[in-house]
Amino acid sequence: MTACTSPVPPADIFPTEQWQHIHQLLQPLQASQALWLSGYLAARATANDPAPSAAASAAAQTITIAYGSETGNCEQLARQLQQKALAAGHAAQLIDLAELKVRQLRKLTTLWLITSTHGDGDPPLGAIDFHRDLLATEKLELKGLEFAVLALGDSSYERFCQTGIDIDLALAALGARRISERLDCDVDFESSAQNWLQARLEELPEAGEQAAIAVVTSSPKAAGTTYSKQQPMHSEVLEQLCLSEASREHGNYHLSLALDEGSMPLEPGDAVGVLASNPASLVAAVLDCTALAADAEVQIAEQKLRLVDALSEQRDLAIPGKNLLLQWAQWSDNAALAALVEDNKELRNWLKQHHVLDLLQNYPAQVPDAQALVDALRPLQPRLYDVANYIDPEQDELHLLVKRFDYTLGNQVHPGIASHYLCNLGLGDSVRIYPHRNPRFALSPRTEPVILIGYGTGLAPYRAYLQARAARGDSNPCWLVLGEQYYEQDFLYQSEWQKWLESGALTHLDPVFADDLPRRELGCVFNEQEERLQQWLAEGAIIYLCGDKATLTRCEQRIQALHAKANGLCEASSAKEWKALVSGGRIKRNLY
Ligand SMILES: Cc1cc2nc3c(=O)[nH]c(=O)nc-3n(C[C@H](O)[C@H](O)[C@H](O)COP(=O)(O)O)c2cc1C
Repeated sequence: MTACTSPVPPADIFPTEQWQHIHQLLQPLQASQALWLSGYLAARATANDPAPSAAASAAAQTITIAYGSETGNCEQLARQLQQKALAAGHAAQLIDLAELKVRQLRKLTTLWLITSTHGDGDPPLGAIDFHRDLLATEKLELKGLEFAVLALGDSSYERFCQTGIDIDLALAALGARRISERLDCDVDFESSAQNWLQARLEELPEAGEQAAIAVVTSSPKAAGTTYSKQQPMHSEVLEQLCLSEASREHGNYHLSLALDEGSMPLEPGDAVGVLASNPASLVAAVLDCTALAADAEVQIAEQKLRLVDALSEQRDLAIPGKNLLLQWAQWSDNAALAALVEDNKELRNWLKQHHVLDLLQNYPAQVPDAQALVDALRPLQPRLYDVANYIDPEQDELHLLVKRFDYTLGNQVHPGIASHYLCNLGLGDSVRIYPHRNPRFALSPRTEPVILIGYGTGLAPYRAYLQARAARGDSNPCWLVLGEQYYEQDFLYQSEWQKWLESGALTHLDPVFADDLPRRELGCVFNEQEERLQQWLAEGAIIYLCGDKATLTRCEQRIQALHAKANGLCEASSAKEWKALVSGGRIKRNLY
């Protein structure tokens, strides 16, 4: 992290003696202390300060780089941009949209905002409140704000880059000045996004005497690790266990991966990115259809590699993408394909229902060369998996809970690339991983009761929480409500929960097996045990929800309805109160 470089500030801001005094105090600070202090001072300067002071105006000259990110791409770009701005001598603060309030925009002068879109055209989880509040705001005057938006998305989705579009339009509608047209990037965003970053830096005036201050009001990057998406750790598989009944079609697997002690400083609630490889049979089928040589040399970014390795590790061989379809229409010289790509709606529909092999096998084509194929395919995206164990400094293993996943396109069932890759790994195999911090889902240090609600693989972070609670001797009440399909097949980690019940790390355990008869919804538990729910909520309980989005959202709605009924709240008041609970950190969601 870039620390303060400390030129002497102008005397009208700090008299020499006072500056010497401050300088003396700052000198012995460790990097983490300096970082904390910089965040504290920035927050003070931008807090409700009625008289614009010198400090506030200095803070106002700071460039604010805000990001909304779910799987880390936008966050990574935003961090790079901050580093570049600092290196060029500009004051730049980095902030997660999860931490930015719409009213704070009035205090900013330059905002560079980088956001992705998730769900079905929805904001990334952390940016939901900012996005909603911004779009609902009418009265805020943002005449003093200049902004630029970089939107990341995936053009195979109907609502491509929708969050970036919404935010860009809303900022302009509130009077902010757009310094550059929004850039919408597809999954192969790297080079165009880098150009956008560069353009922002080139627009800035020469950095003056101003100190370069790294202000981070966002989540810290996994400190103490050098591993990243670009430079992943190669971790050895130590154990692979099917936790579900052997007959289960979509079983759940427990994986244990080797770590060097201290190499992945992750907290309970964090995830790892997994760089999966495509199955050899799929790579072989693509090579077969294209009649290209497996060892032809290709280049991806700076890296030169064999076609077979590029197809195996770096290119998405399942989702075709618009680019491939356009190219294939030319290479195949097929009239039906040519007509299809002329109609944007038809093209999008076709992409949603077909696999790469549908295209390659059904429309014979002459691919010009290996590089052209690699350029037309989408990059293979990493997948995030929540860490299922507590990683203390001595821990040399990382655990994952993985459900084997299949999906259907047309009449054909296809294996999920990452989940099948992980479930098929054998002992001693190597897997590429990197840390992904998720402080929004960290186990709160507060002492109020906690209610953990999870479905399927949504249990993974709770296993990490309970290991941490047991190790630390946390004594606040903890209630785990876990859901899966069948009692006989899916009671994941049963003996461990039982052990924590006995030790007191866990106070109550309520398993719900939704597909056993009579069928039960996860939320039924709260109707059946309403007294406890209401009492815990009154005591300030923190609710965690993790796993399948639809299931957990229904469960949350049921709890909200019970809370509203018990407190005599009308719909509007209930919505307001629930929103306050969410922003107060009492409802934490990790949904997918
Ligand atoms: C589950 C899921 C849903 C997505 N939905 C959309 C979408 O509706 N529209 C879109 O343009 N991109 C969508 N994307 C693509 C992401 O915006 C894209 O991968 C982006 O690079 C992610 O950036 P992030 O890692 O900063 O969140 C989706 C991605 C995932 C994994």
